[in-house]
Amino acid sequence: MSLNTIRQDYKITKADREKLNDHRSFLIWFTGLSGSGKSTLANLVEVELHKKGISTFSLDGDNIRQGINKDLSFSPEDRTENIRRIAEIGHLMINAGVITLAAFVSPYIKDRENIKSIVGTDNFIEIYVNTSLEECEKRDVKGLYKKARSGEIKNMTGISAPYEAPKNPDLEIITDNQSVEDSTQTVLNFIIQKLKLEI
Ligand SMILES: Nc1ncnc2c1ncn2[C@@H]1O[C@H](COP(=O)(O)OS(=O)(=O)O)[C@@H](OP(=O)(O)O)[C@H]1O
Ligand SMILES: Nc1ncnc2c1ncn2[C@@H]1O[C@H](COP(=O)(O)OP(=O)(O)O)[C@@H](O)[C@H]1O
Repeated sequence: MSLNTIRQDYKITKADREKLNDHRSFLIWFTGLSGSGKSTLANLVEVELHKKGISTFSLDGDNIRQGINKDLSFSPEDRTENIRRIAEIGHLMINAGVITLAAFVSPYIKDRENIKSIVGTDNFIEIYVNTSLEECEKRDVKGLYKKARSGEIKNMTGISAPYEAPKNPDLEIITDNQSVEDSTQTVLNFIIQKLKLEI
């Protein structure tokens, strides 16, 4: 679509906001199957960062799909649009100087690549929450796998829709046999080091 719009520059930039906050802003993206642990880890990591005075914000699949993306289904096309819009929101958040934690199944490699082109590779960390389908199904936090197996839910990732695992994530967490506390600490340590946070 061709729009007659001209980008306006703002006087206050991302760099100005990072300076004010005294830390870099970043989009930290958790991908993995439903029930793998994305929301749990994003939440607990955010709590720890917040305690240390870091400016943070969380974006989570279920919540975003009840609001701005409530018009989208779980078809491949709608998942692509879901992730594109969230990447745009993430871009705004990081321009606002905030460390943003996003937890979405985001099952397609091309969609996750597109996030990088929207927010900039240097502003993006991909964390693969690698939990086996067997374990996610055992957890069945929301009863979705049971419904998918009985055919009540179509397009369920891992059952009747694909999940394309990251080939080269910045961090991979295998949670099948790891405690929530240990996984949280691993993610936290990684972020502190990567963002050079002095906390
Ligand atoms: N068919 C199907 N497949 C996967 N997930 C489903 C589906 N239907 C509903 N749900 C619930 O929606 C949450 C996933 O939404 P996302 O926006 O993260 O999905 S996606 O990135 O667009 O693939 C997901 O949340 P999490 O369990 O936190 O991952 C589920 O609660
Ligand atoms: N090491 C771990 N990391 C994260 N979650 C874990 C871990 N071990 C067990 N769990 C449990 O797995 C479930 C993951 O659910 P949730 O965070 O909602 O997943 P998702 O957001 O990926 O759908 C939670 O009940 C959590 O307590």
